[in-house]
Amino acid sequence: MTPIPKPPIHPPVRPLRPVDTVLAFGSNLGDREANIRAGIAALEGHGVTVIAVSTLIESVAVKPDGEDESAPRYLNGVALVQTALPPRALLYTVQAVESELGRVRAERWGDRTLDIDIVAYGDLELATEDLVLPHPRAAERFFVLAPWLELDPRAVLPGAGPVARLFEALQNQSGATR
Ligand SMILES: Nc1ncnc2c1ncn2[C@@H]1O[C@H](COP(=O)(O)OP(=O)(O)OP(=O)(O)O)[C@@H](O)[C@H]1O
Ligand SMILES: Nc1nc2c(c(=O)[nH]1)N=C(CO)CN2
Repeated sequence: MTPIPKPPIHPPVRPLRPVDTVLAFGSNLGDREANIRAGIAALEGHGVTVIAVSTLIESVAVKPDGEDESAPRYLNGVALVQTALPPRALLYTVQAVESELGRVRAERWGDRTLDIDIVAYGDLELATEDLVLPHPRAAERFFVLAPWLELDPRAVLPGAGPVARLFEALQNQSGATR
């Protein structure tokens, strides 16, 4: 009697579930709002589903030495998104979109057409050479916390606590916008 062939064994395929992710956008060169909107639209075509986009707010540029009134002012906003891309693939994707939108990397915190930071990726906490999650400076930035709170008043920054509390703490420290 011929043995019945066994079905092939496939390695288990784990469906990648979309992860709730928070992205921060900033622009202080060119048509700032158009740059941010184009960046958000480009991400939609690259494995990112946009759930909500905050109001865009304007602020003075923060440079390594402090606020720089002579630099072009920034527009900043936050988007709540979902993505099944793993964290590093998401980083490459946002960097590709920044380059598409004309971003040139020169000095630290230099003026730019578009900056996209991964503020939080689910509740993942990670520190590698090229990716730190949550973004290490998110808790100190009004221009990240304020638009994030607008979209989600109950938001929590992994490892740091409720965004509302971080925002309040920041308001109690004068001049802290970095
Ligand atoms: N959560 C993160 N989101 C985006 N980039 C990150 C993150 N963690 C680490 N990086 C790294 O930071 C490097 C510098 O990024 P970038 O040039 O956008 O910095 P920046 O926007 O000038 O400063 P900042 O990081 O303070 O916003 C990137 O090449 C990337 O590898
Ligand atoms: N106002 C403002 N200042 C900045 C910003 C930014 O998005 N907004 N981003 C920086 C580096 O990412 C450095 N300084």
